Amino acid sequence: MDILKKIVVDKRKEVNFKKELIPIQAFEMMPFFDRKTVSLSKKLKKSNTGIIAEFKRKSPSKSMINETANIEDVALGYEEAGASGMSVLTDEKYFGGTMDDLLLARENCNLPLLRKEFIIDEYQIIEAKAIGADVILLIAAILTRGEIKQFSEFAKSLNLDVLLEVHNEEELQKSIMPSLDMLGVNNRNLKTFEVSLDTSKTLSTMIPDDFVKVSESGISNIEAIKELKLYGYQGFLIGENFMKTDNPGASAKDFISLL
Ligand SMILES: O=P(O)(O)OC[C@@H](O)[C@@H](O)c1c[nH]c2ccccc12
Repeated sequence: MDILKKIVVDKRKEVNFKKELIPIQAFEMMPFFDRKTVSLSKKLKKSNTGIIAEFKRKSPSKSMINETANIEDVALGYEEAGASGMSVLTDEKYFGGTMDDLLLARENCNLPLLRKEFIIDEYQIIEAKAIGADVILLIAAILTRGEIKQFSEFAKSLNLDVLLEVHNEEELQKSIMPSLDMLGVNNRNLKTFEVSLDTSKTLSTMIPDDFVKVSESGISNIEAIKELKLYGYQGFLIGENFMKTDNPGASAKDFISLL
């Protein structure tokens, strides 16, 4: 079984377990549930840098990336650096993230926050809203067209932005619909972990212009960004390149100042 399938099997168990424990009504009472969200897609359209900086402790492809980074410092640092948004992994088993990470990021910065999660149930979307997220990620490789429609429309009803992630043409064709705000091309194949920026370049022409284009993963230098901009990308999701350093906020600042 490939890693993506394994993650989804575990995620289903996790969500079913949580549903028994915490009813949806509990989230609607949390302080951030009624918070006015900030639109990442609007921010990206206006920005000429477009960096979405990610907080990621570990990943199945790299195991440990940063064991000591503190989410509060990094959230402050990314905001200081001039990032357009921040992505926070909330999957614990494979990425070492927690829902608390997102809550703490929310308490420490005003950036639009993306909940980086394997969403397979509306329950996780309500949870995202309750912990202070502004954007959810939907991954085409693990969802049917019907689910993408249901989840994205549900997210829009909560005023959340939707970033839909694809890795190939088939996923892209199946996913295009008006309830998405941003189309993200993952340069990393989540099944084999191979990374190639060519994935973004090839798929760019097939993405209709009404979506903000985001290139994700494997970006480690400003030349890559300059090139991807020529293909119409306005958002760049960067994790490891910042997180592998002792001070992710400072690395993001150096990086963005060169753009
Ligand atoms: O650390 P990188 O190579 O800069 O990648 C960041 C981000 O794109 C990556 O973490 C990611 C993209 N799509 C995902 C889906 C699930 C988990 C993680 C991801």
